[in-house]
Amino acid sequence: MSVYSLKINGVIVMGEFTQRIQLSGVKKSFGPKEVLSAVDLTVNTGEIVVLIGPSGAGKSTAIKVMLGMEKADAGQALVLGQVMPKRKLLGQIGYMAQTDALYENLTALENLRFFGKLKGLGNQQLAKEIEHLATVVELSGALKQRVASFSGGMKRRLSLALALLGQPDLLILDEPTVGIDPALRQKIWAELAKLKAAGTSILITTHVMSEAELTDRVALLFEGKIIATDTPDQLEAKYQVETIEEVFLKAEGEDK
Ligand SMILES: Nc1ncnc2c1ncn2[C@@H]1O[C@H](COP(=O)(O)OP(=O)(O)OP(=O)(O)O)[C@@H](O)[C@H]1O
Repeated sequence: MSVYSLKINGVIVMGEFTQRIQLSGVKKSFGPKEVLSAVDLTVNTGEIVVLIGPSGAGKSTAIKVMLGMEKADAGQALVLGQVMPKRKLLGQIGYMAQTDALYENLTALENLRFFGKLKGLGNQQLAKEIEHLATVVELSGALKQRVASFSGGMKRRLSLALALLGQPDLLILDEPTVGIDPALRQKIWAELAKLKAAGTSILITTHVMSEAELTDRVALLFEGKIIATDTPDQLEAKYQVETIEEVFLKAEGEDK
């Protein structure tokens, strides 16, 4: 659980974050191209929010801005109540980028141990988590293989296990299920639901629209703006369709 402490008029006030991510009016351009024109987005404690939008809509850019990997031109991006990057918060955040950042010359186990140590896990907890997470992502039999010999899907699975290490308060997952077959995808979603039940907040991007149905809220990002954010059911009702895939297609049609 994340707790904040603020000094107001000399008095220390402590509380619990309800908003683990809070973007307000975030703008970002690359050269003349405005990628994010005014993004407002919140992710609350114990909530799974999916960010969907066409390719190039700015989903990864929004994530990079919140993590402090890109600087916003305007607006505010708070993660766990702070402007990132904040080194001491990194242990509370699990991030899976769209491109795998793995040590190819190390084995999967060595990668897990290395990142686990960076997150400050002790040997015993680390061993326990590695065993559990390797089962979740179905890599138990491949832990001693060098990552260079892994398929693309295996690398994605390892990246996901790395993000889940240390039971973070907040998970930010950029297309975690690309290249992962449907049966394993289901297992991963079951794990995410368990983490959510334990209070983890999850922001996820995906191109698999059926996955969006499994979340608490869907945020639709089109042309650099969140044009709607609601529960899957409410969005389907609003757009008078049966699935999030149809919501997406209708929203895309209206946007053009
Ligand atoms: N560092 C950068 N320099 C210049 N342009 C960039 C940079 N990063 C992203 N862009 C541009 O910003 C736009 C949004 O990219 P972004 O990766 O955020 O989209 P996305 O919604 O995540 O797309 P996808 O679904 O394909 O991953 C694209 O037009 C991309 O080319």
